[in-house]
Amino acid sequence: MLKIVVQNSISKVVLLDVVQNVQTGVFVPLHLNRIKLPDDLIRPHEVPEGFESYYLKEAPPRPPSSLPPPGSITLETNLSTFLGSGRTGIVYSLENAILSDPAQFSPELVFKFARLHRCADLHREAWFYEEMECLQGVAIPRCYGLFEAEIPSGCELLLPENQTLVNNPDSKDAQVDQVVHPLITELRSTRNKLCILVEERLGGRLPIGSPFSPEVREDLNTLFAEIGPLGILNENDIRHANILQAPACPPGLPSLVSPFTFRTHGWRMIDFEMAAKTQDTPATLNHGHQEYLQLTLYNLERGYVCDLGGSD
Ligand SMILES: Nc1ncnc2c1ncn2[C@@H]1O[C@H](COP(=O)(O)OP(=O)(O)OP(=O)(O)O)[C@@H](O)[C@H]1O
Repeated sequence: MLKIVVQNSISKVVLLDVVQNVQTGVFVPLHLNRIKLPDDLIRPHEVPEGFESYYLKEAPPRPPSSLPPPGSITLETNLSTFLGSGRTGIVYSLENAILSDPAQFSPELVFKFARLHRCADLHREAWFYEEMECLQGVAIPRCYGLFEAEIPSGCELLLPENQTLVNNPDSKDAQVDQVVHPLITELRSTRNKLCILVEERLGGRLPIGSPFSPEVREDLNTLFAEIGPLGILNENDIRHANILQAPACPPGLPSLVSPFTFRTHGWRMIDFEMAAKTQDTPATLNHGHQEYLQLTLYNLERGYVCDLGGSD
């Protein structure tokens, strides 16, 4: 029987159809290797002096991983459809994806390519996916890792539907970290690396201009409470583009039960590159997240997309 690939099984991605030799016009397979992120890439925000009693004594520790030792599967694929883009990345579905181990299969996956000046942000986001492993498949998509390669000299990257990774390279970096890890500092000035985050493919966005049923409201209200027990703050990125439907199952994998609320959700949060790890209590975090969520839902019901978060 086929085994479902787990989130740390893929060690290499081979992209067949996006790197072209400029002189010959021949496509060159690009090999991207999985990155092992430093555990301390993100450090918890400091508590303001004199306000200690409002905060937890320390930031909630990362729950132990439930994954087996990392695997060594290669995923070879072409890109398919452009699914969306934002300040940090461009997202594609895959076509003809093949795993090197024929005994395993993956759900439908997407690649989020970091714009060439946004590798640091994609590293931050990947760290949050690892931090929230227990919520993957519950409240956030399953994440299959961060991969990187350098584009070989004499070659250029051709993304489908004329998307480009060079977009406003001088735009301001989000200053989220109080103590910036040296890797983030180095990546902030990097322009020659290709970084991709591999995620489970999710469904569509919330409808615009029609009322939400009490069930959907309840689902979303509790969805945004899931990240509080891990001390994760992400209110700047709560908006229409960052709430997607859970994958339809089948062919997608089933929604898992939350270890915190014991619920399953029909929706998922995405986009964590501007998140922070904090010593805030779950109640404080939930209060802030609810404010952004309720404003988003209020506007959507009235036919408006109110994007408070940052774009270039
Ligand atoms: N796992 C996924 N499955 C399906 N579509 C996705 C997935 N991840 C992202 N998308 C699509 O791509 C769009 C952009 O993704 P994302 O928000 O991660 O990019 P970003 O560059 O971080 O955006 P932002 O400007 O909000 O920071 C999403 O709004 C969504 O439409």
